[in-house]
Amino acid sequence: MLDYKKISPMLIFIFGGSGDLNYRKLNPALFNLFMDKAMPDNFSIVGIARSEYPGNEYEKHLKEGIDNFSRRKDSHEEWKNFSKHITYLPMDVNNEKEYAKISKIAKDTETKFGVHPNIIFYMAVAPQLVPTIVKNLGTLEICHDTKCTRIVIEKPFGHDLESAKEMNKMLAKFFTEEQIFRIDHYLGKETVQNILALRFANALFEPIWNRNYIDHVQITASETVGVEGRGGYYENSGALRDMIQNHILQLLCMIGMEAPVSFDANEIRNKKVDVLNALRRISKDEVQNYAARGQYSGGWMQGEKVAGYREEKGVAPESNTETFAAVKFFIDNWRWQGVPFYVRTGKHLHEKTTVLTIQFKPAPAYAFPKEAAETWRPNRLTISIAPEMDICLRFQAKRPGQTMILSPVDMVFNYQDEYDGEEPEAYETLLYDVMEGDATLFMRADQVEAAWEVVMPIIDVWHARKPIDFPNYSPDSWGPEDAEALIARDGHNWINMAPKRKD
Ligand SMILES: NC(=O)C1=CN([C@@H]2O[C@H](COP(=O)(O)OP(=O)(O)OC[C@H]3O[C@@H](n4cnc5c(N)ncnc54)[C@H](OP(=O)(O)O)[C@@H]3O)[C@@H](O)[C@H]2O)C=CC1
Ligand SMILES: O=C1O[C@H](COP(=O)(O)O)[C@@H](O)[C@H](O)[C@H]1O
Repeated sequence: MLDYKKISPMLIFIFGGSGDLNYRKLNPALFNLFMDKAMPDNFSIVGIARSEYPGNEYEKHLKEGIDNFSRRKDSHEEWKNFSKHITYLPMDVNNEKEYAKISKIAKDTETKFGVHPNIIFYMAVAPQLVPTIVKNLGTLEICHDTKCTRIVIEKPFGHDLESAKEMNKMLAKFFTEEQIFRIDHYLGKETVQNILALRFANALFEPIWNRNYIDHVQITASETVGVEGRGGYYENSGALRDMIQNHILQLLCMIGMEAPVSFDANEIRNKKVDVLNALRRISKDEVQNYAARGQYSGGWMQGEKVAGYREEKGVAPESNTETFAAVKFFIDNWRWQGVPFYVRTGKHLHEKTTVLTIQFKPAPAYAFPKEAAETWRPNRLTISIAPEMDICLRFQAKRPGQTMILSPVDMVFNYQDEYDGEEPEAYETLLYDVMEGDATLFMRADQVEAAWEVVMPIIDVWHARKPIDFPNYSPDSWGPEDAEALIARDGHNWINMAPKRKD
């Protein structure tokens, strides 16, 4: 059983209550929190969308999501108890008259609980609907209570720097920054949070965590899936917007940030935004030296035939949207000057993995005979975020025998071996934090804008200069040749194998 503090009574409105995110992630996360006794004694969840669910159809729909996607499915009794807290409000969010129903539900809930609950508005809808909902909620008296009301905004947060700024301005008209929770689900992952523990709870790493000892850093977030029916969304996004602007830059911040003086939400976010502000701005003329893009063709994926991106539903037949992106970043500050951070992400790649690799510089002098060092490799710290959850430190050891032969060996911390394998899912952690009012793992307005600012030149150049070679990588590969060239130019190569299968 995980260790949660008891929290105040809660009323949660989920806009997009009939949608995929609620079905696959939010409702299972709330159910698991309930199983872990992390939900308050008094709570209500109200799904909002236009679809009609007569009788107990809504409950049945959500139960199906639990059966398919929850990490724990085994408790019929618990589900019965949990589902008593769920209701459904059919409503078109474009109809401003309907919002009075939300105030009425809030009043009725207060009467039922005998106390004013904290209220969460979760935006699990397409980003285009968010401004309308926010403006309408902003007129309700319940939203003026800045202590008790919170709003959760899903990604993507804006389409570019300008739209993100507009969205921030619009939110600020109706909510204070403390009420706004911009979600990035990578920050809720246990292994991502553990980067802070690794770096700042151990004195061992800090002295070598800089340009004097680190040669380069790699971040890979590769997926085996394609766009999976999300072509309509993905066409307006692409790999850079979908993964690098948010998730990957957040991972980079965790590796690159200075030590916080406390775990106060703003302190952590200040330290992260410092990294984003120090990231080298790439001029448009230099984009080709810093970034590479790709799009998958049709082909074979682990024995199954898959369509090319351009054949996917909702995708234009001549689409120029990238399904793969790789970028070389530099953090121009004292700690990191000259250390490249290579990041890449893509769909239909060879392996599903999110992994960060810190490659150290070679030992300064090598006294061993040449033959001893034939299998020599530099030290490397590998932080596997998912699906493997481990941290692995590679160092040199002497092979048993009369002669001095060296080879790399691994020192591994593995979550499953160490704990009971019951780690909460990212959305459990994040929803609990919203209920608690802890914004440490959420993005502040300036962070989102700084992250957009960094990627905008690449977006602009890629938009203006159409790729001539798309599709340019096969499914089940590691992406286009341009990505290999990007890193090879610096004398490095992408690290493709999970640490236990040594290269
Ligand atoms: N699905 C996922 O895994 C992830 C999703 N996200 C983000 O979450 C958000 C939602 O995504 P997802 O759930 O996949 O999208 P869906 O298309 O599955 O859901 C959209 C929801 O919006 C509702 N909706 C649409 N129009 C209206 C309207 N006029 N009035 C009331 N409700 C409306 C739909 O219900 P109805 O049609 O019944 O009205 C539906 O419940 C997006 O911003 C997405 O980028 C982020 C990370 C992961
Ligand atoms: O936000 C997103 O993330 C998923 C990948 O998440 P993960 O937790 O499975 O690594 C990605 O598939 C999706 O395109 C993107 O919108």
